Amino acid sequence: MAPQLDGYFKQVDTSAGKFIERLRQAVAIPSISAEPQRRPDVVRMSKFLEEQLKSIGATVQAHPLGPQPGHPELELPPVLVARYGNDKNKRTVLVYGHYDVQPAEKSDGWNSEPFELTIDEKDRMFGRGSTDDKGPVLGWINAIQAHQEANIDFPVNLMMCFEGMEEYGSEGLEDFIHKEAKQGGVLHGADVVCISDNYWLGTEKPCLTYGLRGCNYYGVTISGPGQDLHSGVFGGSAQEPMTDLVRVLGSLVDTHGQIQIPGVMDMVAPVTDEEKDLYPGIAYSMDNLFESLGSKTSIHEDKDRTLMARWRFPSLSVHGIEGAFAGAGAKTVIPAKVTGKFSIRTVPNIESDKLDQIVFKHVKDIFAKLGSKNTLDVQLIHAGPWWVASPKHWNFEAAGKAVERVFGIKPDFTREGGSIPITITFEQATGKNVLLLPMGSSTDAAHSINEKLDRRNYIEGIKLLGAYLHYVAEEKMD
Ligand SMILES: C[C@H](N)C(=O)N[C@@H](Cc1c[nH]cn1)C(=O)O
Ligand SMILES: [Zn+2]
Ligand SMILES: [Zn+2]
Repeated sequence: MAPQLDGYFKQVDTSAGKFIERLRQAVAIPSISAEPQRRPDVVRMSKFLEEQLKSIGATVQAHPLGPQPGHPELELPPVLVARYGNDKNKRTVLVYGHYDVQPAEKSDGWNSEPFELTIDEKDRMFGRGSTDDKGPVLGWINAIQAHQEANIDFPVNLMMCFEGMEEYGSEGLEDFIHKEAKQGGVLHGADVVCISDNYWLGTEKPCLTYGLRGCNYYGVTISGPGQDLHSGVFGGSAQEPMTDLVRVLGSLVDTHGQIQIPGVMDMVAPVTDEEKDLYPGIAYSMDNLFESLGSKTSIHEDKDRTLMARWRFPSLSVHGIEGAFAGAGAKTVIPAKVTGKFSIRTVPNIESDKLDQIVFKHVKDIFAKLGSKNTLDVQLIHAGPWWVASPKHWNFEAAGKAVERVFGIKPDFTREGGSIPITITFEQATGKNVLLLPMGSSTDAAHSINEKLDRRNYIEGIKLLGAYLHYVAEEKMD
């Protein structure tokens, strides 16, 4: 089956240096979507991608998405829609990825410059965006190029949709996809959808992913004094926003990860016996977790409960406080206005709007009990839905065969604790099966310091993406 794959794999190995150079150029662009001052870099990244796509003969359109909601002065970066091949006798695969990245500063604790791809003696390629999601996005381009260089017919028509706001909740993309997936739209006509933007559970066994948690992200602002104050002069006589905020934030979740907001857990679908039986068969251990954590500070003691906590239950994380003193040294300021940021990862059957109401009520109730004269405001910053699909589809079968061909092992079927807000939109707007096909591994530290992609995962991942397309071309439709 898929006889041309050996030639394709050989070509990927031959072109590996060139593909790594392409990743180096992409990582060098600090396309941080969450920081308004970096917006020109996000746009620069879209232009880089456009050039790369054109250089392999794809047709590319950059679609503007208008101003960013809540920031009328800031244009959203464009969504790139590219096409390679237009053969009526071939299947059409729609792939999605994102070219924006999480913030990163060397001073956060990186061992190397975050926007310089740095390869160590173990062939780990460090750099912001290497695994999330520039490596996988370039993977599709590299797969096309390797086919051309090896003179192998590309097996499908590839439709590519790359956005620049995923790390900020995919602002503006949902409406675009709904509109363009319709007859006559630029995203119309896909047979299946594939997203490469998550990670293996461990470091050795690939997986196919059929579920994601959602993410509702909140800000709680507490203000009081007209400006920051000297704590020696005003400490003890002014009510302090930070003192109130840490109490509010401290009320949200306990040390064991249990969300303390009344009503949240009541919305979670009960775990069935059939579901429970899935966990023991998954290749994962507490040592995998400890390796990814870089410590043994797990909440749970066993693997099944740990996986359920990641895939099956909601979690609440406190991310930071805007306006608070966070530097080195011992500044003695009383901050006048502080905004605490936290998010809840959601699962079936949590309703996003209902969750917001419960969260707002809890935060206001706790603040009211403090009896503070300060002022509180709580807002939803962005929300993305959870998604769970059936992996019993020829799209997953094609991917399973590709994994076996490249890695010589059958994949695990997993869910992901992270969120890709636009996944469910692709499913609903196209009416087609959506598969998540990860390239990176559990130790890649996406969103963290020292994010990396192993050379092996990148190069074998390019083989995997190409092989998947060959098996899609061969699969019988359901
Ligand atoms: C899994 C994916 N690579 C990812 O990192 N997604 C982000 C999406 C997000 C949601 N709100 C803000 N960003 C994530 O899971 O944090
Ligand atoms: Zn991410
Ligand atoms: Zn991502």
